[in-house]
Parts: sequence; structure tokens; C-alpha cells
Amino acid sequence: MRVLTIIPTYNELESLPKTLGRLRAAVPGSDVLVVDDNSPDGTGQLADSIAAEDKQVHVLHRKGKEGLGAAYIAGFKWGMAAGYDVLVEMDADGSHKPEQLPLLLTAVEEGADLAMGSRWVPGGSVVNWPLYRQAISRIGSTYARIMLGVKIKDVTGGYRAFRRSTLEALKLDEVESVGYGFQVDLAWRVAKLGLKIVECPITFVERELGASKMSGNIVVEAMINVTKWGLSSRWAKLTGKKDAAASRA
Ligand SMILES: Nc1nc2c(ncn2[C@@H]2O[C@H](COP(=O)(O)OP(=O)(O)O[C@H]3O[C@H](CO)[C@@H](O)[C@H](O)[C@@H]3O)[C@@H](O)[C@H]2O)c(=O)[nH]1
Repeated sequence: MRVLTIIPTYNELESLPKTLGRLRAAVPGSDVLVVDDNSPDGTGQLADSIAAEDKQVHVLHRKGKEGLGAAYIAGFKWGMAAGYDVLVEMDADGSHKPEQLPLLLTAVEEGADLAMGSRWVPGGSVVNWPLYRQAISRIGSTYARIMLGVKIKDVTGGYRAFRRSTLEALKLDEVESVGYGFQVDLAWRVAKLGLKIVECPITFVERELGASKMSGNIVVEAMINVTKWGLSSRWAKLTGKKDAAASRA
């Protein structure tokens, strides 16, 4: 399996080299694509200098900050065009432990169409995460599960390995969400297609360097979108009409 790990970056100058070093040591077979949105702190240039020394590291430069979702979609398209079999989502800040990537890759090797790192299945955990972030994550995941009828425990989680055929089956150009909503949106689309999703327990470690880009707007966007999709599906069931939201894959 040719594996590409996609790392979106915005102002990750301190974290990126550490995460890249750990990833290359933990899973030497995986190529890496850094997707940088013209970070003002020079993360993109640093990534270029690492790529100049390491043929397995690539960099995709984007014009400006357009959100994590848009960065991943650009990265997926790059990786699919380059013929990778498995495309991985990983944060740059070390919160997704590179040493746990083999768990996700094994799940894909064993037949998962999407392997998801999960904090909320038995064996999963969070380290140094403030209580308010735990609450947002747990409440958000529970709300999305109820509204969308998906069984995934950690539906907002962002440590994932997609089989290429899974991404090919999705209409990536229709995905609009930016933050947590993006992660929920993709997982829901995969679940609706009836593809095999496996949740693997991971330890999510709060970043030590740099700052999170999560904002109130991102949480609100996710809540609004999940509510809209859930109500649209219910309305369609009640009226027997085609559901615009649910017919998207
Ligand atoms: N290129 C690019 N990268 C971005 C952008 N916004 C964030 N990133 C990158 O995306 C990664 C995650 O960003 P954080 O700001 O650290 O995310 P978080 O709030 O901790 O959210 C994480 O956990 C959520 C669930 O708890 C996940 O939903 C989310 O995907 C992510 O993994 C980091 O590598 C960060 O640099 C952007 O606009 N553009």
C-alpha cells in the first residue's frame, strides 16, 4: 500500500519539524504532504527546506488561510492524482501521535474503508485537554450521532486513514464545512455509502507548542450544519421526498 500522510499547517513553525521527524521514524514507508496556507510565521518555507532534504516529503502551497477542510480536500486531490492507495489526515501539532498511525493502517489493510482514530472508544483517551474542550468534543459527537443517526463514537476526530476508493466515492467538491463540521461531514458521507468504518483507540495529546485554530465560529458552523443535515433527513423521511442533504455522498 502506498501511503500519503497529509498534514495541514497554519503557523506550525515549532511543531512541524518535531511531528515530521516522529512520523518519518514511526512509519518510514509513508510519504508526507504538508499543505500550508501561506503561514505568516514561515512554516511553508521551513517545509520546503525539509522537503529539499527528504524526497518523501512534499509541500503544497496555498494562497491563504481557507480552513482545515479546504486544505485536506486539496491534499486528497493531490494524493489521489499521484496514485496513493491510502490517504491519512494528521494534525501538525503532535496531538495525533505518529507512533499510533500503524493502528489505523492495519485497520485499512484488514478491510476498513475508513479507519478513524477515536478518543471515545474503550482504550482511547485524551491527555492535557482542558475540560471545556472535552465537553465540546463529547457533546458535539453525541449531538451529531443523534441528529445524523451515525454510530461513530468520535465523529469530530481528525486522525483518519482513508482508502483511496473511499475518497473517490465521495463528492469532495460539494464539501463546504471548514472545521469540526468538515470531519463530521466526511464521516457521515462515508457511513451513508455503507462503507466499512473502523474506530481505533488513540491517545489525543493537547499541543504543547503553537496555538489551536479552533474558534467559536467553527463550533457554531458545525452545530448549524449538523442540525440542517439532520432536519433535512428527517423531513425527507416524513414527506417521502428526496433529501438533498442525504443524497449527497
Ligand atoms: N492549511 C491549513 N491548516 C490549518 C488551518 N486551520 C488549522 N490548520 C491545521 O490543522 C491542524 C489542526 O488544527 P488545530 O487548530 O490544532 O485543531 P484543533 O482545534 O485542535 O482540532 C483538532 O481536533 C478536532 C477534534 O477535536 C478535529 O475536528 C480537528 O480536525 C483537529 O484534528 C493543525 O495542523 C493546523 O495547523 C487552515 O486554515 N489551513
